Amino acid sequence: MQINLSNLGKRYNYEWIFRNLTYTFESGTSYAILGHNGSGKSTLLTIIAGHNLHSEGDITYTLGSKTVASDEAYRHLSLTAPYLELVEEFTLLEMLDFHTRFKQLRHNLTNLELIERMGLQRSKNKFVKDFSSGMKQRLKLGLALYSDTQLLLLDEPTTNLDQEGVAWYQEHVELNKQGRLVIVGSNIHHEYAFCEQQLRISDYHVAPRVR
Ligand SMILES: Nc1ncnc2c1ncn2[C@@H]1O[C@H](COP(=O)(O)OP(=O)(O)OP(=O)(O)O)[C@@H](O)[C@H]1O
Repeated sequence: MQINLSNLGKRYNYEWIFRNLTYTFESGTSYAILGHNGSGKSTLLTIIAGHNLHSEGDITYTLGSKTVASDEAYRHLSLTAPYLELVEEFTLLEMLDFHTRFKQLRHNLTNLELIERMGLQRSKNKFVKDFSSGMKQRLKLGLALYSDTQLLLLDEPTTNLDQEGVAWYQEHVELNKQGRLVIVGSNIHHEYAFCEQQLRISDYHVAPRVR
């Protein structure tokens, strides 16, 4: 998937978060969106995911030679982020059964094979609400990385992961990035070290007007 941002801007109430953002994300490339806390990384990722509205400018999605309508883009993307909730009332197996009704898995994986890849086989009948925060994060990442989507959006992907979890993330992102467009929102080097391109959101901040 290719994404073109043209003079994109977002404001909440009277505060502009970024403006005049013109940028192209190309398929088969990994991008890091960098910036300090509160700089607008999550805002941009959620706009690209269609979970949030931009205030000005345009965003276009292209798959092969076809334009994808912005209200259809969700079919082609996976998003993982700390603010997204899992369905806590499901067991892990039920969660995967539910998820794969909407999004198929890559590599023809079965649900049980994905559970093994996530290293969660001992918890397949455990309720998601009883998972540790690191287990929940592994589950969110597993669902995103292994869904058969062209666009992978990873916001703060190693939140709550220990060293082993970070190594798991790095291994599985490497296994699943080929041929996809990957965009990581982060300010932690080990989360985005694999990205070939970097976009600094602060380059698109608006200087406050002097009265
Ligand atoms: N729903 C909202 N209403 C008003 N302001 C918001 C809203 N969501 C975010 N903001 C503001 O937008 C700015 C950018 O927030 P955002 O979460 O995108 O930053 P971030 O770079 O992802 O930060 P962090 O690294 O802390 O996750 C912040 O000033 C934040 O307070």
